Amino acid sequence: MTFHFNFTIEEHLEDELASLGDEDLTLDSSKNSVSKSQKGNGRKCSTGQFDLSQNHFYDHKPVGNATSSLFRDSPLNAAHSSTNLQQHRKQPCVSVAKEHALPQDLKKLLENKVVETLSGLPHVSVSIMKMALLGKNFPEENIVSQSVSSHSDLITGVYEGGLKIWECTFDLLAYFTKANVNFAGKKVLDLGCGSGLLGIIAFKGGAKEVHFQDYNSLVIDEVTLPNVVVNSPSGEDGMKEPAPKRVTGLKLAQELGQCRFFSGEWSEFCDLVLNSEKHFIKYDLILTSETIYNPDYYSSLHQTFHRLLDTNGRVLLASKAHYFGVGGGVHLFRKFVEERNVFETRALEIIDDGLQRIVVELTFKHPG
Ligand SMILES: C[S@@+](CC[C@H](N)C(=O)[O-])C[C@H]1O[C@@H](n2cnc3c(N)ncnc32)[C@H](O)[C@@H]1O
Repeated sequence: MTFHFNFTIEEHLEDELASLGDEDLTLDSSKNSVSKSQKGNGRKCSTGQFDLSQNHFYDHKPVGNATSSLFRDSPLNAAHSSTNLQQHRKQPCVSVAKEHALPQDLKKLLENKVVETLSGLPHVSVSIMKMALLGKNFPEENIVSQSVSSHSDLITGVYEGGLKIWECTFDLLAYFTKANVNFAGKKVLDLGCGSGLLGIIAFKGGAKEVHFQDYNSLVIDEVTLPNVVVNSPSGEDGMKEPAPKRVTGLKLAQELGQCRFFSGEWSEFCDLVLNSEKHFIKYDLILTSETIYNPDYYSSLHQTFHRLLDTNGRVLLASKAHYFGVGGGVHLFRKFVEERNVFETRALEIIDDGLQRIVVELTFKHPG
């Protein structure tokens, strides 16, 4: 099922999108402009100015020559494709963390968006969204044009892949169903959320609170937030109603009161959430898919789990066994974790079609 929200597209952008090779599009090429401008994003990135030696984010030596990587762009629903990596040198930078509020005008959130359904979950079409944003000027964060022009799904330290749904997301979703994972009353973090489908399922499953985090501010604003809205009880249907009946920001904000949205690098994100409340309650569940591709980030990721997970909580992580070209993968990450001696790791599910994928659980070795 596909819904369109007031959407027109410049022809040359259609050509650019065609080069992305994304999923089938239903475009009206007779129209010739993007109807309304989208707001810019507050991503701050200190390329070249950040003192890498002072940040544990970079204290792990890259494996081989994988100083950074580039994932070839592939169809969204290409989440189902295998990983294809190339080497790509780039100066790393750090995305400063910030919290994103639900905008007052929720109609704007779905402007220029097309909603599709995958695994029973409505979500915005990323390829359409990319196309709508291609013509826009973002002084700070132009990850769409960078990702399109470099034909990559990942530019280390700049864009970390949240603009597409990666296949291990579906492995975790399947695991939730198979293992009947109970979200009711839990405080959940969707770490490296991209589309946010994991957190959305937790939200639908009665989680007490769900936090979404992505490296890129634009991903939160243009993908995660709209997806959460269309999956909320009165989200998409409410938006289709004529103005007087349309769901107001207030009503939706109430419905989504237990959701919070953050962008930024993991260490920065930890500092932000831990300082955001006087008595921060840690997460019962941290859900994370395809976030261990880069060994440079292991230290920061491990610390995030350590700092934010409740002592009786668990991390459910889904990953490919190995990320060619970047060097990360399940074996290396588990070795890293075991050396730190804080968490127990356990393989819950091994998916063996083509490149092996694994669902792993992390729990504290010494729970509270
Ligand atoms: C390959 S994408 C996976 C997105 C999504 N979980 C999925 O499976 O579709 C990796 C995600 O991890 C996050 N990420 C990776 N490295 C990060 C870092 N160092 N700090 C913060 N977020 C990071 C990015 O935001 C990105 O969305």
